[in-house]
Amino acid sequence: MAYVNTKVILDKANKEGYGVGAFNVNNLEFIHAIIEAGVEKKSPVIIQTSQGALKYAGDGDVYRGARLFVKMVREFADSVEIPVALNLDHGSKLENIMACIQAGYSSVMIDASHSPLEENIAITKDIVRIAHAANVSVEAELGQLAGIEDDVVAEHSVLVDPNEAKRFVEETKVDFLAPAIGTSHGAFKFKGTAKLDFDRLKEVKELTKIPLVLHGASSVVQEMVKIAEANGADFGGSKGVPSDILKETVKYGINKVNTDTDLRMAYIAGLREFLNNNPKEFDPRKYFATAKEYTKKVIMDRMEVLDSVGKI
Ligand SMILES: O=C(CO)COP(=O)(O)O
Ligand SMILES: O=C[C@H](O)COP(=O)(O)O
Ligand SMILES: [Zn+2]
Ligand SMILES: [Zn+2]
Repeated sequence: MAYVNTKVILDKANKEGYGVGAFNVNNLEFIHAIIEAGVEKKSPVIIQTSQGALKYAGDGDVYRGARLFVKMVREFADSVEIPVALNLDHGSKLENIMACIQAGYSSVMIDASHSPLEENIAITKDIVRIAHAANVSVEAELGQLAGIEDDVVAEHSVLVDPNEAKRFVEETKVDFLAPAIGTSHGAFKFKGTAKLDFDRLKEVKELTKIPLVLHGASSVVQEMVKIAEANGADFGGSKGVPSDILKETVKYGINKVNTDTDLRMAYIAGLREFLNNNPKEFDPRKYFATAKEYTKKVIMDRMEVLDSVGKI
C-alpha cells in the first residue's frame, strides 16, 4: 500500500480498539522479517530505530543513518499492500530528531521524560511544531521506565500521573503518548509476576483519548530463550510481559506496542542454532535465513495477540 504517517496507522487502531507492534531494527534483515510478517498477516507495521541504530547504520553519521533507513523502508513499503511507518524511538538529542524529520520519517519520539514536567512540555511543544510542519507525527513519554534506554539508565520506574498526562497532551498537542505504567526495557523486567498499573492506564486514556504507547512490551518468548540457551546463550531468569497482559493493555487503550528484545532474542536463537548445526557454513545469506524466520514467527504471533491481523 504505502509509506504512511504513523498517525494514519494509530488513529485507526485507537478508533477500532486494537494494538499495532512497533518493531525496532538496526539492519536490513530485521526489516525483511517485519515486512514479510505484515504482508502474511495483512497487518499494518511500524518499524522503528533508536538513536543508536541511526549511528550504527550510518557508520557514525546519524544523518546518513536516517536517510538510509528511509530509503530502505520506503522501497519495501511502496511494493507491498500494507501500511508501513518509520518512527524514531526515544529521540533525546535535537540533532537526531532533526535528522529523521529531514530524512522523511513518518514520526519521531521526543523523550524528555527524564526532565522536569515544565521542561518536558516546552521541549515537546517545540518538536511538535517543527515535526507537524513537515507532516511528521510525534510521540512523547511521561513517567520513567526502569532499565536501559540508549545511554539513559534509570534504577526505578516512576509511574505516570494521569492529571499531568491530560495537561501534557493539551498543551503540547502531541499525537501519541507513552505513559509509564510499570514496564521496563530489556530482558529482565520482573522479579516475580508481571504487575502493571491498569487503573492508571485507564485513567490516562479517559483523560487524553489519544493513541497510547507501551514501551518495554517484549514478552521474552520462552521458546526462543530455550533454543538460544540450548545453543550456548545465557539468558537465565529473563522475564517479560505475557501475552494475556499485553491483550489487557490493548483493551485499556494501548495502541502502539514497542518490541525490540523479543526480536533480538528470536534472531540470536536462530543464528546460534544454525551456526551450531552447520559448522562449515560461512555465507551470511544462509546463516541469517533461520534468524530471520524465527524473528518473523515472533512478529506474526505478536500481531495475533495485538489483534492487528487484517487491519489494513
Ligand atoms: O520499548 C522498547 C523500545 O522503545 C522495547 O522494549 P523491549 O526491551 O521490551 O523490547
Ligand atoms: O528503547 C530501547 C530500545 O530497545 C533501543 O535499544 P538500543 O538503544 O540498544 O538500540
Ligand atoms: Zn524514556
Ligand atoms: Zn522504549
